[in-house]
Order: sequence, then structure tokens, then C-alpha cells
Amino acid sequence: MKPSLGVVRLPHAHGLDLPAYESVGAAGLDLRAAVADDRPILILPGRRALVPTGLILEIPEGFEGQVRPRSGLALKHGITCLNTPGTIDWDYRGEVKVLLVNLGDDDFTVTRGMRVAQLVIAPVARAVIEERSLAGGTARGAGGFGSTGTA
Ligand SMILES: O=c1ccn([C@H]2C[C@H](O)[C@@H](COP(=O)(O)OP(=O)(O)OP(=O)(O)O)O2)c(=O)[nH]1
Ligand SMILES: [Mg+2]
Repeated sequence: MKPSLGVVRLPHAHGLDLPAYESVGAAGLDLRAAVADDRPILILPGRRALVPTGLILEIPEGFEGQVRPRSGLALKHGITCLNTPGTIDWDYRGEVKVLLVNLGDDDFTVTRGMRVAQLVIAPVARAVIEERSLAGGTARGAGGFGSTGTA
């Protein structure tokens, strides 16, 4: 069964489309910038900006929201999410915001309604924490960071 995602639109998101899957198989819902028409956000190269979505989400317990970059913005403009994937906890009831960073060479302007990121709703496991002393060995052991070779 599909989880239902509650979406509350704050006043500055009125008139903007709700997050939507842009194709039948899209994993992510595109998130739009809820900046005012006359207050676009300018992100200079190397700088970051917190972009409001104007949305409060009610994510069902047992799920999380992952705020991920859009590949088109990354490829064309070097715009990505700094803390990718951003984590939206199911119990968060503040406005969802997108932390963009400009890794490109040019200024980038975020305008009202621009699709700046995408939100993936994913199941999340919460572990029971048990403190232990290390018991069983594994073939990998402590090998990592390329220990299995490069080719
Ligand atoms: O890209 C993001 C990442 C987080 N959040 C919100 C929802 C999330 O539930 C909350 C906390 O995020 P996170 O746990 O990543 O940040 P923190 O630095 O650990 O803050 P906190 O101490 O509030 O958990 O901030 C966003 O709106 N956008
Ligand atoms: Mg946290």
C-alpha cells in the first residue's frame, strides 16, 4: 500500500503547485522554491542558500523524506544540495527547506516556483542499540577504502 504524505501549504506557497511526481516512474517529488516574485535568491559561485519550499510535511511513521539534488541543475549550473541527501524526519513539523550550493562558475538565481530539488519518501529502519564486544569475524574484516582493488 502506498504511504500517504500530508502536505500543508504555508501562505508563501499559495499559488504554487504541490510537489508532484513528474513521470509515472519518478522516484522523487519535485520541490519548488517558495520565494517571493520580487525576492529571488541569488547564489554566487561557491556560496550556499537555504531555499524555502513553503511546505510542512506529515510523513508517516516508519518513513523519512530525502531531499536530493536534481541532475539537470547540477549538470547545467553546478547547483546541488550541500547536505545531500537532506533528511526530513517523520516527526518534523517545520517548513521543509533546501540547502543549495553553487559549485558552478556563474551566479545562479532561484526564482519563485523553480523546481530546486526532489523529495524521495523512503522506509527507514530504527535499530535497537546493543553495546557489545566484537564477536564474529568476517572475510572483509577491517578492510575498506579500496581494499578489494580498483578494477
Ligand atoms: O535538507 C534539509 C534537511 C533537514 N531539514 C529539516 C527537517 C529535519 O527533520 C530537520 C533536522 O535535520 P537534520 O537532522 O539533518 O539536522 P540537524 O543539524 O541534525 O538538526 P536537528 O538537531 O534539528 O536534528 O531539519 C530540512 O528542512 N531540509
Ligand atoms: Mg538531526
